[in-house]
Amino acid sequence: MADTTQYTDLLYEERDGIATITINRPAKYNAFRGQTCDELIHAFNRAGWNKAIGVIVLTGAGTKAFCTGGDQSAHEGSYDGKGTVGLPMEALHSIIRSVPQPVIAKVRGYAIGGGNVLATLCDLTLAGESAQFGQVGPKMGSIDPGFGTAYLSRIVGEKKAREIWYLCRRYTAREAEAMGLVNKVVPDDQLDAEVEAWCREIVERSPTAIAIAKRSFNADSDNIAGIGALGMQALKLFYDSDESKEGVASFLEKRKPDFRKFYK
Ligand SMILES: CC(C)(COP(=O)(O)OP(=O)(O)OC[C@H]1O[C@@H](n2cnc3c(N)ncnc32)[C@H](O)[C@@H]1OP(=O)(O)O)[C@@H](O)C(=O)NCCC(=O)NCCSC(=O)c1cc(O)c2ccccc2c1O
Repeated sequence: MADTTQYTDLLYEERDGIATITINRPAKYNAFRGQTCDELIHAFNRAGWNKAIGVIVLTGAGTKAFCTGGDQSAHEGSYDGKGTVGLPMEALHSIIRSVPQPVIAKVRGYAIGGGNVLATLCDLTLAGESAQFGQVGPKMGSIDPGFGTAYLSRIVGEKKAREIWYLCRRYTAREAEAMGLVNKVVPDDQLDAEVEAWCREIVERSPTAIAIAKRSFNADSDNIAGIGALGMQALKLFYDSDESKEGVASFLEKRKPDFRKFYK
């Protein structure tokens, strides 16, 4: 029987072998809360195990952002959902990797924090010229202790990954393309057509060959899931600290964080 689930935080569409999952929280720059993650996991399972689907597109509603990571207004020590830190991040990252189809990140505007991690984890990333990529953890009292750090370094190299995390700078779509984080950049008004063209090519290919290729690419980095699970326990302890809470409070109060007081 066809799955007709309706989502609160997502839009979901299946058309001609292409499933499109859109995070639909534009007022929050498509930041995810617990419910968003639960719905994303459901939607990836729905598309991933549908044999009529050959490719999955992940994107964000509106023009401002692909996704800006965890919703800071739903973050008081822990976030508001399931899992060690109140967001089922391990399950979400895992399903993007374990669905047999390629997942394409279609990025306009900000791919920041956990949003950049989602784009990084997707098999392919296509970006409009407005896209901006970056990590914010050390500015916000957070860190991704798994794929967002260790897997990122496999894509952009150790030095660049460390720069991205330690300095929390933002990178243009062209800079991200140059460092291998993005497959192709096009003007924003051509992005939908470009993504459609890549999807059309993929759905002409053998789905079994692609599924085996994807699992083969994944095999080399699957151990990072174990590192992430371990790190999540440390992250929970960090989230309960005044140092982490300073990051969240400073964002919500629209001021610069004062982390110098935590240098001992
Ligand atoms: C994204 C920004 C750089 C944009 O800055 P700009 O100045 O252009 O716009 P505003 O700051 O005014 O934002 C506009 C509007 O959107 C709201 N908003 C944006 N992002 C968020 C967000 N993440 N949560 C909640 N709300 C958001 C903002 O408040 C404004 O609303 P108004 O009503 O005031 O108009 C900048 O917004 C920015 O830096 N945003 C925060 C990014 C962030 O901190 N992300 C979370 C990082 S942590 C994370 O994602 C994460 C957490 C985990 O626990 C993990 C665990 C395990 C693995 C991974 C994890 C993970 O990745």
